[in-house]
Amino acid sequence: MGMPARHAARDGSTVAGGGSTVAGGGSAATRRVVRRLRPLVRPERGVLLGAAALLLAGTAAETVTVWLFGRLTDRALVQGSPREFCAPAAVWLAVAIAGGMCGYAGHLLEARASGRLLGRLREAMLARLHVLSPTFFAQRPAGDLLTRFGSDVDAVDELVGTGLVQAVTTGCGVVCFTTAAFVLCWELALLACAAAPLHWLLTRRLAGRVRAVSHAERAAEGRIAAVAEENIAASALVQTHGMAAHELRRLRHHGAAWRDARFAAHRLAAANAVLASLLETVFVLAVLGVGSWEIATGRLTVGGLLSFAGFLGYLYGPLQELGELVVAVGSAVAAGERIAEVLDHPAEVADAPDARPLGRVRGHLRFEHVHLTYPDALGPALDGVSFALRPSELTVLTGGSGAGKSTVTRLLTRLHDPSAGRILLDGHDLRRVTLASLRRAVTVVAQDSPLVDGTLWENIAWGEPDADPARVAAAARAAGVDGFAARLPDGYDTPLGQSGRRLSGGQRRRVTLARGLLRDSPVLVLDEPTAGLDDTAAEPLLRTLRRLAADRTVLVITHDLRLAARADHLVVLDRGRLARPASESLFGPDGLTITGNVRP
Ligand SMILES: Nc1ncnc2c1ncn2[C@@H]1O[C@H](COP(=O)(O)OP(=O)(O)OP(=O)(O)O)[C@@H](O)[C@H]1O
Repeated sequence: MGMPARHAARDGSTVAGGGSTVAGGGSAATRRVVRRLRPLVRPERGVLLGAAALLLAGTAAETVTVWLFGRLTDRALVQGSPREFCAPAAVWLAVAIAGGMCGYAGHLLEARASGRLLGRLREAMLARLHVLSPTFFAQRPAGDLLTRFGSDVDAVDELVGTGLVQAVTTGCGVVCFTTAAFVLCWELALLACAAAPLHWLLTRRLAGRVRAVSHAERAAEGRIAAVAEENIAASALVQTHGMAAHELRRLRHHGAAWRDARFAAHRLAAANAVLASLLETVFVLAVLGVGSWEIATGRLTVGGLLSFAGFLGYLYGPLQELGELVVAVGSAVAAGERIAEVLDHPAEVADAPDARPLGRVRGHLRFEHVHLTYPDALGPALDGVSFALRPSELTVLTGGSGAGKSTVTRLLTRLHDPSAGRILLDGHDLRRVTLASLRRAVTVVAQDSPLVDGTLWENIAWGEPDADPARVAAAARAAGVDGFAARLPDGYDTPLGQSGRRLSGGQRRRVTLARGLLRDSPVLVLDEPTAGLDDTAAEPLLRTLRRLAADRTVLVITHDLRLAARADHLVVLDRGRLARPASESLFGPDGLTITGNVRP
């Protein structure tokens, strides 16, 4: 939970990002979004075309029914002849049934394509998130990313899944009804069509404004979701620190921005609808006036004029719908840009073209003059660090807060690459091996490893869902999970709740340790494994670590001197550089190798 100023700056960056794209030309943005999303829509092309064809058949049937209405009026109603009623009425009903069935099938196909597209968009986003670095996540509130998954994906789906088909059928409907109107009375049709350019001007004016407003609305929605997400995660903290009023103010602040943007969007849409409807009334009155004159001169029948009025209803309806579609396009383009920002965000690390999988890993690790400066950081997190880790050795990496210890673990699994220098595993530069094989060889049990919403057993087996149950049980025993598992209501089958809320901090840490041990990788890295454990609880864990170190490379990051005393090798960092321990005598037995400011 942050101070308002910090949030303002961070939130501002999101808006600025959105703002800069808003500033780009509207049609250019639409083209960019269409180009980006086209591969995801392509598999649905056939189904969408089928839906459009069926909906068009429905529109054609409607055109025929309007024409039949005119015939019925002239033959049965005006002449008062019930015998003339039955035949056209039966045809009308048959056409209406056929048209209705086409419309029904078309909408079903449309819904099917839309559902699949929605799934594909979400999967593409999640797949992209899986390759993005911690820096990406550090720069964006989780709530904002969640909004991109939810309402942004919905807006794009609404446009592509239903809007595209609607655009085709509406466009064809306009052509159909215009042709029918010209066949019926070309003079009146010409007059009626004068409304089209005015509609077009109205729609064009609307389009640019809607996109800008939608961007602001979606960015505000993201910030609201971020506040909600932070408040849910830190509900106890908000209560105990008396921050409820402050958090409500934050929500109200973002809510006001969202309300303003939403109100502006509604105002635009409503003004457009009213103007379009007024335009329609003026033209209908003009058509009826001229139509009555045409009837008086005998060039048109009453039925013909009624049919014409019917066509106008069908013609102006789609013209209005095109205006509504413009609103949907503006909103979808704004949402599409936010989705594309995730899909196109470059991955900080990726497999090199010539990357090879690691074979059997022995576990010789070597940092050679490694530097790392995080994006936007003022100074390096690691500054020319060199040390070596060997198999069958337990190495302790220690140092003050912010010294660069966790950065070392991120480099080992290539969440980042060094800005300079290199890291070798069994002589292979990590940048030359495949990410998958490296991440199989190196397991990091981070201090804040999250638990998933599942049972205790599922959480331990999370990294190895097909693991032999005997191995899962052994990992649980080795990590000391056994002790508290027996006291849970359903033992290993007890659901832990979201983020493992049912467990204490120390118990959660043991579950993540068991999960790490189960992977049985040749390099094991543990971040503060004994944090929060008293001597009695820490002792079995220390014995386990020593046992594990017998046949693999173990690196333990800790401030805990109990661990340093059991280590074979000590690496000390201070503000990103290797340093001498403050008091070497503290660190245990004879034979302890210390990598301080001496290069290995
Ligand atoms: N994603 C990031 N972006 C920018 N700077 C970062 C990032 N992560 C860490 N840093 C900075 O890099 C430095 C080293 O951080 P690191 O997390 O490696 O320290 P640490 O030794 O693990 O600290 P601690 O013991 O407090 O966990 C710190 O100054 C930190 O502010």
